[in-house]
Amino acid sequence: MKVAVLGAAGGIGQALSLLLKTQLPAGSELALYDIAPVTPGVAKDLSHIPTAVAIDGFGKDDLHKALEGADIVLIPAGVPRKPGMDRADLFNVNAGVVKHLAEQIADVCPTAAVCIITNPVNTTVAIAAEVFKAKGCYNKSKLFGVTTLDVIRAETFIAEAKGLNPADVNINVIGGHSGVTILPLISQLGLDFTAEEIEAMTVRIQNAGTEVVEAKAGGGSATLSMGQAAARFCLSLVKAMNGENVVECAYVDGGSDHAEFFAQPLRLGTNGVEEVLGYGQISAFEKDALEGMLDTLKGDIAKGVEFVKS
Ligand SMILES: NC(=O)C1=CN([C@@H]2O[C@H](COP(=O)(O)OP(=O)(O)OC[C@H]3O[C@@H](n4cnc5c(N)ncnc54)[C@H](O)[C@@H]3O)[C@@H](O)[C@H]2O)C=CC1
Ligand SMILES: O=C([O-])CC(=O)C(=O)O
Repeated sequence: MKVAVLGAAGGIGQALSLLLKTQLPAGSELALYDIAPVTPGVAKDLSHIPTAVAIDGFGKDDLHKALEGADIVLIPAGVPRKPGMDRADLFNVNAGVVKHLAEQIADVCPTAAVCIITNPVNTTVAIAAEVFKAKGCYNKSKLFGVTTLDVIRAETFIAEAKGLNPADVNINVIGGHSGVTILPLISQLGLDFTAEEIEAMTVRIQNAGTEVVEAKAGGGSATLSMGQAAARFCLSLVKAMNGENVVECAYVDGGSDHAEFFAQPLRLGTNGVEEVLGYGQISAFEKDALEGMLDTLKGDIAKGVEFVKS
């Protein structure tokens, strides 16, 4: 299995590449690509870790070499937020970055599974889909917006609040990946939360990205927890593509009645999404939150479609 990381020299890219170098199955190949001149050095550095994962670094002019034969492409390339910015404020730079990278993927490894981390995810996934449609290689079962950070945050915060082991908290987070579009289905856990506590916990999970942006005080957004989240998603996908059944939430074109792209639990398999799973019973509070997010989510998606079509 070959995994390519585009944006590999950045804060997320380096953390993610380290986790993959140490956790991908023996015999895997890891290709690191970034426009930053340090990239071959990042790969050289990681290559000294004694695991049976081959690693190579590719500089700005060698994107095609990085992508050749890739089974999975992870994209954390682009600019992060600073305090006072919204994820949507990243659109001007990151839309073009994702469009360009998707075009190259379509040309070099059109059957790869593509996992987009670059914000605004609600929009950048729609951009990649439109590029793939225009290039005639769109496979909706193999395009993912990575929302795993919302899931691991929900696991962490809920476990902390209830004195549980986070490994025992398994929660679905549905919708999208920004503000009100992030909806953790806390009611399904059957834990002893009051309505006020559920509301406060939901808001905390929705604003957790901003919590990190503010704490980093101009030095970027979540990188280490995102590296862990993306590694979890990638390793689940590798397992699935190797024949195991795995369930993860991600933002996909999954035939949702709510919006063209929607984050929900998915059964992953050899061909990417094998089955879009229902998200089950939700509470009245969650129903209202779901209704309330849809205009924002649909607007974010339309912006991506428009960007490629115009
Ligand atoms: N999906 C999610 O849950 C999360 C998404 N993010 C997003 O991930 C993105 C990356 O964040 P960080 O790693 O913190 O940023 P960073 O600035 O540390 O790293 C970004 C890297 O992308 C590279 N890059 C820029 N344009 C490129 C191109 N055309 N091709 C290849 N590489 C390119 C840069 O050289 C840099 O090394 C941001 O858009 C951020 O908002 C961040 C956290 C969570
Ligand atoms: O908040 C940001 O800009 C980065 C991000 O998506 C997150 O941490 O969830």
